Formats: sequence, structure tokens, C-alpha cells
Amino acid sequence: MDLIWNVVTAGVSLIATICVWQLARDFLWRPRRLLQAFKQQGVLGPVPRLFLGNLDQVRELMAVEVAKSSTGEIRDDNHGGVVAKVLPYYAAWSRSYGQTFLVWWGSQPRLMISDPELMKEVLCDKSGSLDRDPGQHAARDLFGDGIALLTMNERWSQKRKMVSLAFHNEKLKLMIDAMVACVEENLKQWKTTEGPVDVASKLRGITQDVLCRTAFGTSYAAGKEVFEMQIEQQYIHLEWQGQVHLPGFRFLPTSTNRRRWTLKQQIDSKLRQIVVNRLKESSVSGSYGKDLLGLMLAAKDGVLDFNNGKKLDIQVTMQDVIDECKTFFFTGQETSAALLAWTMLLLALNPDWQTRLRQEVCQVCGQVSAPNTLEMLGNLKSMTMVINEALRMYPPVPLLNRYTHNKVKLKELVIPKGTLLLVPLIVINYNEKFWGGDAKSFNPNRFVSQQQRPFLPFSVGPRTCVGQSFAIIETKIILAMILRKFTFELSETYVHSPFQVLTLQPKFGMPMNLLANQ
Ligand code: HEM
Repeated sequence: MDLIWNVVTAGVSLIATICVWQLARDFLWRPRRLLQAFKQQGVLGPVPRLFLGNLDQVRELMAVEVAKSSTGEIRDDNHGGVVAKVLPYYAAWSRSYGQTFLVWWGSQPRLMISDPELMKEVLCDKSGSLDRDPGQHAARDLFGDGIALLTMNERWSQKRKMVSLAFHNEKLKLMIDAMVACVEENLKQWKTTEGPVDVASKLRGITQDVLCRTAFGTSYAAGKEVFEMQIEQQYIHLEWQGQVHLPGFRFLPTSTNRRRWTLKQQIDSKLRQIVVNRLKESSVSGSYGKDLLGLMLAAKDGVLDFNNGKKLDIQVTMQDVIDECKTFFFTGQETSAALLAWTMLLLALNPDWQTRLRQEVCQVCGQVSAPNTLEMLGNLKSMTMVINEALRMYPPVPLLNRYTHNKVKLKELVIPKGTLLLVPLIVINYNEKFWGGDAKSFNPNRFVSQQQRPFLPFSVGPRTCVGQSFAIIETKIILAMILRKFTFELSETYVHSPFQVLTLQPKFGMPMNLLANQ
């Protein structure tokens, strides 16, 4: 008995010693060593506190910004405070520590990089040293092992090739009619008589429906529950981001973890059902279909041909298909819905541009109800300028990150392994050096001609957005059809609070008054 007791005591003591040693290493020695290494290179930042790092200060700065939001704030069309609202800690600490500074998320060092040259160097890296953060467990619930979270290995590269096939221009052309029909149906539900309408949530409904029909060939009803659960996952991810977790915490049966596991299991099961339905349909029709889901199933069966007799070098499993479905269910609609909502805000605040765009749509479309060819969409020149200006002022993905898997040298700066590099796309969009003295104001004319400026709303380099063309086509169709049908004004109740969950959302929705056009 004594022997067993002694063995158990020794085991427990050993585990406790290892835990204490790991905690001391992660929260004391390593931060001290890294702080010193950065300081010697002239990189400074706010003083981190034991255990939390700068997290409580970040949370406090964000709460202050949200509390400042008011109904009258944006009426003068001055968007100067957007960076401070979206990244309050950037606004506060770049003033004291410069463009490149260090913050601590618990024991993780995060290096803010806002010099455009360095940003591009980071995003274009193909060595594999700068890649996805392996610690994003809550984000993994959302994307699974889909391409958005895989590190840039051969598997990622092959899968990326596979999904990119679904978004070639030839494929996109075939989606246009389905998009138009879907938007038409959705806009019938938009009422002009019921007071302010939250266009942000309505737009999300449209982009979700468009994605279900065009990429997955399924009804909105089949996808709706998945979207709702993904929104919940997104908020869990946000909560997770604001906390420090001890190693192994994600395996404990806390209420949040139990909810995470349930959501994951339910989403997997709903998506599996969509896939099984397609398999049943294909056994009758003899084809998987040419949309994203069809291509993935063809790849799973090894019959996907890259048009030149080449097949995928990797094996695609059912779980791979489900994980890519998760990735595209999320990335394929949240971002476009955000872009549309911010574009509508800017057009509501600038009625002259709203009228100009409406006239352009009528002129380009003539008798047809919507721009339904790539040519027509290309002819919407003023709309392209307005969309670019919205992407500049309210980028749906305002902040990117890359994790250093090895020690990395960027210009003169040596960055230790295990640092998260923060790349705030939104910051360069308001830099007067590139955009002139009116960078804080809405001025689509700045996009009349192509100029060499750092403008990266869809990122750059190997991980650039695969859905960019799909997003632009969809945005133009939806906006054109709304403009034809309605004139819109911002409601008095609108509270301006751009807020990053994963994408940039209006925190309190976007209520607008809709007036039916004659
Ligand atoms: C206005 C709309 C959109 C914006 C602003 C946007 C922006 C971005 C950005 C900035 C990235 C790069 C992330 C990084 O470098 O870490 C990205 C990646 C991605 N986007 Fe988009 N996106 C949009 C729409 C879409 C749509 C409609 C789809 C799909 C139909 C999509 C699918 C993806 C995927 C799968 C990735 C991950 C690519 C990879 O990691 O290899 N996006 N997007």
C-alpha cells in the first residue's frame, strides 16, 4: 500500500514540478528574454503584466471605444476615428512606440508591423517560416483543416488548386444567373413600410443564400443552421482571443468547451448531410456537378482533372470535403456581407454618389433587371470605384497575422520563433502619405486611375483571397439590384461602431430607411 502511495505521490509531484517549470518558462523567463532581444533592436511596447501580458489594457481600450459610440457621430462623413475604433491599441501605442511595436497576449509576443514594405514582405513569404498560428484552436472549430488554416505545405497547395477551379472566370460566368435570381427573390422580402430595416443582417441573408445556391447547389434552408452556428463559433473565437489559456485548457469540460464541441459536431453532421444529398443526386444524374462541392467530390474520387490530364497528388477524404465546406460557408458570405453593408453606409451618407451609381446601373442594364454578364459588370465603372473606396475605408478583413515558425529576418529586424506578426491592413488605408490629405473622407475619385499604392483588401502573396472575383461579382450584382429598387437613408438610430469579430462588422447593426423607387 505504502509503495503505491509513494509512486502516486512521486508521480503527482513530478507532474506538478513539470507544470510549474513550464509556467515559469512561458510566463517569466521566455518573455524576459524576448523583451530584451526586441529592446536591443529598438522595438518597444507597453510594459506587460505577469500572466496577462497587455491583454487587460487591450480589453480596456476596446471597451472605451465601444462606449464612445454614439448616434450622431458619423453624420459629418468624417471617418477619421475608424482605425481607433477597430484597433484601439494600435492607435494608442503606435503614438508612443512607433509603427513597429511589441504587445503581449498572455505569454505570446505579438509584433505590430505597419510599414507597407514590411507588410508585403511578410505576406509574400513562401519559405514556410511565416505562416498560420498553430495555437488558434477556436478558429480551428470554424475552419477545420480547410485551406484557410492549413500551413502552406503540399497538401494546402493541392487543395488550393482544387478549390480555385470553382472560381475561374468561366465558372463564375455560369453562376451569374443563379445569383440574380437569388437576389431578386430575397429583395422581395425587403419592406419599405416597416420603419428602419437592419440592412447588415438582411445582406448577410442574401450572401448566405447566394453561396448555398452557387457553390453548394443547395437550398438556403439546408445551410441556414450552419451559418447561425458559425456566427456563434465566431463569437467564441473572439472571447477566446481575449483570454489567456493554460496548456490543455481546451480539453477541459468547461461550459464554453462543451458548447464548442457540440457546435462542431452539429455543423459536421449538417454539412455531411449536404454532401450525402449530393452523392444521392449524382447517382441519378451521373455527375457530381461543376460547382465547388462537385469539384471536391470529384477530387475525393480521384476523377478531378486539372484540364491537362493532371490529377491531385493528395488523397481527399470525406472529412477534407466537410472541412472545406466549413471554410467556404464562413469565408464565402461574411466578408461580402460586410463589404455590402459598409458600402451602403457610405452611399447613404453620400446621396450624390448613390444617385450617380443608380443612373449608371440603369444605363448599363437598360431593359434587363440586373447586370447579368461579365461585360455589364465590367462597365459599372463608378460602382467599382465606390467598392474600392469602401474596401479602403472599411476593409472586411482589417487585420491579418502570421506566426514565425522559425527565427526570421525582416530587413534589419531579427524576429524570434514563436512571435505572432500582426499586419493591420486598415492602417495603411488611412495613411495620408499614400492617400493624401483627404484620407479620412469618402472620395471614390481617388480610384479613377490605377496608381501604385499599398492597397491590399484581399491580401497579397500565396494566401491571397481565392474568392476575390466571386466576391466582386456578387457585390456588384446585389448592390445594382438594391439601387434599382430602393433609395436608402441612414436611420437616426444608427450607432457607428465598426468592430472586428473575425470580419469587420457594424456592432449595433445598420438600420436604414428604404424608399421604393418609381
Ligand atoms: C469582400 C470580400 C472578401 C474579402 C475582403 C476577403 C479578404 C480575404 C483576405 C484578406 C484573405 C487573406 C488572408 C491571409 O492572408 O491570411 C482571404 C483569404 C481567403 N478568402 Fe477571402 N475575402 C472576401 C471574400 C471571399 C469569398 C467570397 C470567398 C469564397 C467564396 C473567400 C474565400 C477565402 C479563402 C478560402 C481564403 C483562404 C485562402 C488561403 O489561406 O489559402 N473570400 N480573403
